[in-house]
Amino acid sequence: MSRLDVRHIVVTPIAFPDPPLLNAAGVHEPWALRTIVEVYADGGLVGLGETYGDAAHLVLVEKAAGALIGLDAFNLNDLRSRVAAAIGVVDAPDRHGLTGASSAEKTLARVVSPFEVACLDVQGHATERPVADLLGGRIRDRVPFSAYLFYKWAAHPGAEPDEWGEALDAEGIVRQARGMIDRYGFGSIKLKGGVFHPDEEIAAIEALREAFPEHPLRLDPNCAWTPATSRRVAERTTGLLEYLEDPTEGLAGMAEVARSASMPLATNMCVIGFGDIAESVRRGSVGVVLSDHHYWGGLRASAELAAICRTFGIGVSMHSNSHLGISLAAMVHLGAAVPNLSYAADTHTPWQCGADVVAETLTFVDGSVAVPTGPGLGVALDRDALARMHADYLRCGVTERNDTGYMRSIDPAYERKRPRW
Ligand SMILES: O=C([O-])C(=O)C[C@H](O)[C@@H](O)C(=O)[O-]
Ligand SMILES: [Mg+2]
Repeated sequence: MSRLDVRHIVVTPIAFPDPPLLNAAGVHEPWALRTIVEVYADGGLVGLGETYGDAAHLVLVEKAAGALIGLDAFNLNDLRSRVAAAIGVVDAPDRHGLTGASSAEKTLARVVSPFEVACLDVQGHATERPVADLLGGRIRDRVPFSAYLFYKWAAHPGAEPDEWGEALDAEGIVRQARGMIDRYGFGSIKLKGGVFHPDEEIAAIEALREAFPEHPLRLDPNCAWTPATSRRVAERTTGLLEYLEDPTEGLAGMAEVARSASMPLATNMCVIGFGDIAESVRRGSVGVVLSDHHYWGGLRASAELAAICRTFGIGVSMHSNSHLGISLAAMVHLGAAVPNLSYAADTHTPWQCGADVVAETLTFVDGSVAVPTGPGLGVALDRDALARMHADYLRCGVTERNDTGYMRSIDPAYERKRPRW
């Protein structure tokens, strides 16, 4: 096949309603932001990508898009070089810090990612093969996901309650888990912690264990605890958790906790780029890495990460932030092609409450998504939805994710602390 040049790229920021989910940084704002990338190539082929919608990131994505006209959609190395040259050495941190520290390397990876996914989608359409085949071929036909539970308010202040209702204690969390498992069939459960005193979150884990004796459980306080608190929680949850995610900050702190914890420690906050892996292995900081193609530089980079993890006997799981159907499809193709995806992946899909930019969102059956067999990612844009969500972006007034600022607008005494306990 001759070259397949990129002719035109459309970058569209969008917003969709987000429930008041609580975390260690504050609370989700009423709108979550994303950016949708459409890459048009020779022969009328189009590929889709999805990434963050924060203003500083959007500027870089737009800059990168301008540099990719004329790129051969099969040359993903050239894609990375062009993006690097277009944005320069720049560090565009996110405000919430829930995916760890920022750096120029991570910023570049974040900007490359949606274009890499879109080019793989183009390649898939050109070759009439699913993206999973371009990543080495599927080794599973279904990709398992976990129920991702959040403490939450019933509603944003002044708004109507959302469909998930309130969850501010163990009883509410078990109710939420039941609703999510009834609807999606998830076979494992993650609780987003770092919101209440660790004793309350341990009580929620104990209640989940009682209600769901067979479901593997995870707890993720996003570094809200000191190493000493983390060790105590690890001891009290012995036999309850398949992994404890980011209890404390940094490779040294995690290593200190890992030495006494009976369960593996997992992370999407301290091993967040290839430069972190050697020190993590040397210190024994983590037993599981949550990959995330949105900030590891795309699907191929995430597959490389998984191969490195395999070398060192580190497990692989998958992280998610609020996302829509293009990202879900990308995660499913990656999950299909990564031999050592040892744990069910995270997803925020249930929290979208049905909103999407794709015409048919991939569906969960028994907690898993079937890997699409058609060309590319296997999802198509719903152009009416895209236009509506872009209009929402323009009118919603949110230009970056700021969980702490939003929490402070409701509770002026709220302080963001890491560690808090
Ligand atoms: O696993 C994680 O750390 C996350 O998923 C981070 C997210 O940003 C989550 O805390 C959220 O959506 O509030
Ligand atoms: Mg996490």
